[in-house]
Parts: sequence; C-alpha cells; structure tokens
Amino acid sequence: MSTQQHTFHYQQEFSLESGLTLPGFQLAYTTYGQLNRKRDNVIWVCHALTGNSDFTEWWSSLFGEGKLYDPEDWFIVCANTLGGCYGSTGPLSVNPNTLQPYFHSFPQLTNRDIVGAFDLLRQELGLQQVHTLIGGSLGGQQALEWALQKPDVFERLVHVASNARHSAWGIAFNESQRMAIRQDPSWANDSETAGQQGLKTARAIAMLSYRHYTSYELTQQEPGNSITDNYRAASYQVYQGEKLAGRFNAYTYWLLSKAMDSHNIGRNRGGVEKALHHLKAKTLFVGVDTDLLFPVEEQRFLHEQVPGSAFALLRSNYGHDGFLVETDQLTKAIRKFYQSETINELYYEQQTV
Ligand SMILES: CC(=O)SCCNC(=O)CCNC(=O)[C@H](O)C(C)(C)COP(=O)(O)OP(=O)(O)OC[C@H]1O[C@@H](n2cnc3c(N)ncnc32)[C@H](O)[C@@H]1OP(=O)(O)O
Ligand SMILES: N[C@@H](CCO)C(=O)O
Repeated sequence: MSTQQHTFHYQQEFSLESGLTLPGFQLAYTTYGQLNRKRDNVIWVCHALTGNSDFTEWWSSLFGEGKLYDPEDWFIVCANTLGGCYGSTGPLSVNPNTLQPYFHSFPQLTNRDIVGAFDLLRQELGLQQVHTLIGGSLGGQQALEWALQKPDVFERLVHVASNARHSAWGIAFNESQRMAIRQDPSWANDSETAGQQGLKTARAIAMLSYRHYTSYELTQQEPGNSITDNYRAASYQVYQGEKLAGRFNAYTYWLLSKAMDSHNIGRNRGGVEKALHHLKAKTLFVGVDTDLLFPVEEQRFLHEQVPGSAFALLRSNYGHDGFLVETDQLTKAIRKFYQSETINELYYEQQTV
C-alpha cells in the first residue's frame, strides 16, 4: 500500500488570531491506509518546522507494513502546515486579491490558526474521532493546542519533544536565526529567493539547538591534528545550511518560527495550568534526555500537570533531533502507552495512563 497525496481547498475567508484574514487557503495532505467501518482507526500526525505532509519521509520507522502504524490497520493523515512550502498556502502562494505572490505580506500565523485550518480539513474528511494525535517539536505544540481546542475529538495525544508555551531560550534561538535572515540584503526584496543566504546561516544556528555536543563529537570530530581552513564540523554547518536552502524558503521559515514563538496554550485561557485542565485526551508526553531546545523539564512539567498522563524519556546522543532518530524507543513507549502498562525500563520511564 502506498501513501496518497491530496489537496484540500477552503474557499471562504479564514479569520486569524491577529484579526487579519486569509481569503481562503489550501492544505496539501497525505493519507496512508483506509478508514475502517467503525471510523475508529485514525492517526493524525503534525510535522515539525521544516517537515512536509509525507510522514513516511521523516518518520519512516513508525509508519509502514509491520511497523507501529501499519496502513493495513490504520488510516493515517498529515497536512502540511498552513504557511508551509510543501503544497499548502504560504508566502510564495498567489494572493487571489492581488494576483501576486504574498511574499512579505503573508499574515503572521499562530499555532491556533494553523490547527484551525487542520480542523476544517478534519471536518471535510468526516473524521469525528481521532484515535491518536501525534506530533513532535512544532508539531507537538500544534497537537497539544488542537487537543485543547477540540477535546471531544482526540482520544489520545502523543506529544513528543515539545512544550506548553515556547520558552525564552527557544524564542532567543529563533530570533538569532531571523537576525541572520534580516542581515541578508536580498530579504528586502519581494522575490522567491529573498533571504536565502540568511536562511543558510539560520539553519546552521538551528542545528546547534537541534543536536548536541555529543553528536558533533561523534560525527564531526576532526580526524587528524592539522590546521585547516575547513574543519569537518565547519563544512558540516555550511552543508546543512545549503541543504535546507535547497528545499525551503526564508519566508516560511520566518513565519513558522514566529508561530512557534507565540505558542502558549494558556493565552486567554487563564494560564497554562488552567488550560491543561481541559485536556481530555489520554496523553503520553515524550522527552529526549539531551534535548537542549525543548528540555525534558518542559515535558515533565506537562506530565505533572496532567493527572493520569504517561511520560517517556528517550535516551539519545542526537539532542532535540532524537525525536526523529530514536524511533525504536518511541515505538516501544507508544506500544506500552496503548497497553496502559506501568513500565520502568532503562530507556524510558512511563506511568500507567
Ligand atoms: C521534508 C523533510 O525533509 S522533513 C523535515 C526535516 N527533516 C528532517 O528533520 C530529517 C530527519 N533527519 C535528520 O534530522 C537527520 O538526517 C538524522 C538526525 C536522522 C541523521 O543525522 P546525521 O546522520 O547527522 O545526518 P544529517 O542529515 O544531519 O547529515 C548528513 C548529511 O550531511 C553530510 N555531511 C556529514 N558530515 C559532513 C561534513 N563534515 N561536511 C559536509 N557534509 C557533511 C552527509 O554527506 C549527509 O549529506 P546528505 O544529507 O546529502 O546525504
Ligand atoms: N529537524 C527538525 C527540527 C525541528 O524540530 C526540522 O527540521 O523540522
């Protein structure tokens, strides 16, 4: 069975948290497997900052024949985020009011806006219940926000390497990356490639928050003792910047990093703790022990605030990106979560749901 690519068109005005509007939008989305007769086998995935809707590309170990989410058993859905650059309406899309690309005029979005758009797609697909909503990093923020907005829809939430409110540390990292984009003179232009050089530096900065001292030591340590103008770790940084610039644009990067900054489930809900009282989904909070960007204290805090929730800690040398890499541990933790068993093993801790 293969994944299917689709596009959802919403042709009415869409109001944003800022008070601005979008004159409609489209979302690119991927499905895998079939909805069963009881319509109770839906898994909805929310992707991270630079991801796309095809979860089999970046979480391939979780989805597929014989894997945790086998398409023979599950109907799996993931939409590219609103504002994204993998088929959904974003800054490079044409504004139907001006017939020109939005570029810098694309309105700023929050995670509330983004999950509001996802929810319109969910309704269009007629999915009244979702067995599990799963997301990591920015996708975890969106999943938590959505589970709060629609508490009766999501039966389970798997919240991976994410938080309830973006931290001062995280905002500072994001702003440092946006400073790099602003330093690029082309950012002043309205063109598809505006800020692309700055984006490369932004990605290089971001890598330092996605990885860890240990992962650099393990993979990028200089083999010899000679002085060079291009140390292995230096060329790695340059390469990672080039690689992202080849598949992403600075506008979407800017927009989504600001959506991440504004993430705060407590906004207009009396604060984070009060907001969490409204979470109905059985929830597994997952952290990565070396995560510098979304440190494990953030997921432990959530676990403590949500009675009956489960918690799993993944061990990784990869830092935050461990959520994409440590899929064997993640699979085990989710399986245990589904079985509602109390576990206490070397690689993760978890309490009964
Ligand atoms: C649409 C989407 O892509 S989905 C969303 C974003 N995607 C992801 O996050 C993908 C998830 N994958 C990853 O994060 C990583 O690949 C990991 C964590 C799984 C593996 O990490 P690593 O083994 O360090 O691989 P990483 O991708 O960081 O770097 C490897 C690349 O750097 C290159 N590289 C490694 N060392 C160096 C160096 N010293 N100098 C230059 N290039 C280098 C490799 O040749 C390789 O190139 P390639 O990607 O063109 O094959
Ligand atoms: N590797 C991830 C990191 C952010 O979670 C990405 O590029 O989206």
